[in-house]
Amino acid sequence: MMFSKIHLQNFRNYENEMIQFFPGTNILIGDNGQGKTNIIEGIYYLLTGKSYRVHREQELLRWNQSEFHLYGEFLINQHKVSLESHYKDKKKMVKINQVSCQRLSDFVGTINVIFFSPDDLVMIKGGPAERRRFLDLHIAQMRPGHVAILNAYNKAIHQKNALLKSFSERNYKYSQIQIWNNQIVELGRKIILNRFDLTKRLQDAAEPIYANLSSNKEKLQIVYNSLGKRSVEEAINEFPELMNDKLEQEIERQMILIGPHRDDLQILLNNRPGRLYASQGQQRSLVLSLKLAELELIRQEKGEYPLLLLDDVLSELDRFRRDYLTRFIESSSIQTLITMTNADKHLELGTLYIVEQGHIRRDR
Ligand SMILES: Nc1ncnc2c1ncn2[C@@H]1O[C@H](COP(=O)(O)OP(=O)(O)OP(=O)(O)O)[C@@H](O)[C@H]1O
Repeated sequence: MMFSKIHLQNFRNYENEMIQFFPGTNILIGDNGQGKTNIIEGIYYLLTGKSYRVHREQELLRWNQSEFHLYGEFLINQHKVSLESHYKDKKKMVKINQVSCQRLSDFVGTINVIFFSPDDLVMIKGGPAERRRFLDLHIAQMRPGHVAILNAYNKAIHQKNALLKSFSERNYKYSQIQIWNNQIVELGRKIILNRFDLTKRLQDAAEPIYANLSSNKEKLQIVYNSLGKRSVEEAINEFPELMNDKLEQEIERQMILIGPHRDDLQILLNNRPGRLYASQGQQRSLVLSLKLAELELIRQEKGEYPLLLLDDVLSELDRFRRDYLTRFIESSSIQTLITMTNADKHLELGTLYIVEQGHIRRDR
């Protein structure tokens, strides 16, 4: 797969800009606030239907505009594939090869992408929701059906919560709760299975990478913890019973208290939570190992590396980790888009673009 072109119209600070990309490393260089990240965000949005920075498309619109349009071209097995994303009147429209997609999940995973920015440290420092999101985003790229399961699960949680809130007032029957519990267990089990499976595969791929980064002195471990259980069998088998045990408490507190929406992925360094005990540098190594492991898993499953987007990452890494990452990029020939400022210019290889006030020109 090769990402060959993006056309941004009224997206962030781009009025009408077309950029052609090349295999290997593509470096977007420019001063602060010129629009480097906006290009990466546009590409990520085009490929996933989501921005990693904002929840509302409204903020992606160029100021004072009412619609934006993104168009991308890819080469897959020598065939040209186009993707389009059009936002107008608060509605999103998506096309693959000029044919409209009905649901977003038809679209996600068409072309795989891994995005890495300094904000990814939130995976270590942040709460369980950030780590669940990391797992779910990866699963969604591999198995687009995961998005539909998550949506249906969240809807069931929402409905059960609403019922619990009105439970005492209107004296609902337990049978109504049971209907939602059955749905939550059925959908929740699928989510739990997918997340345990990914965690195991990420562990296998990330552990040797981290060992390399720490000169075999430290050990990375990731453990998915579902419903308070570390074993997939226990979580799956005991889910209905655990849910029933919580019912009285749920009615009392008027909220659902158990399910994969409360699970956590523990990221451990030498058996201790990275969040509490790892230094900044070790936390960066943990994230870098997990990101490189994700690339490897996609390659194993899809037979080729995904597109790699690195936003401002190289300047955040020390020399050893930067060299490790750049060696990987160069040796794997993975197509990579990297943003950096002039002051942080680290790479001499690849195609270079200058980004200036919402305009881009190729420099080499
Ligand atoms: N919706 C929008 N419409 C028009 N311009 C916008 C919009 N959102 C952000 N901008 C402008 O885009 C620019 C920021 O672009 P971007 O975040 O891509 O910068 P950058 O080149 O990555 O900078 P840095 O090196 O500081 O990260 C700012 O000048 C900002 O004012």
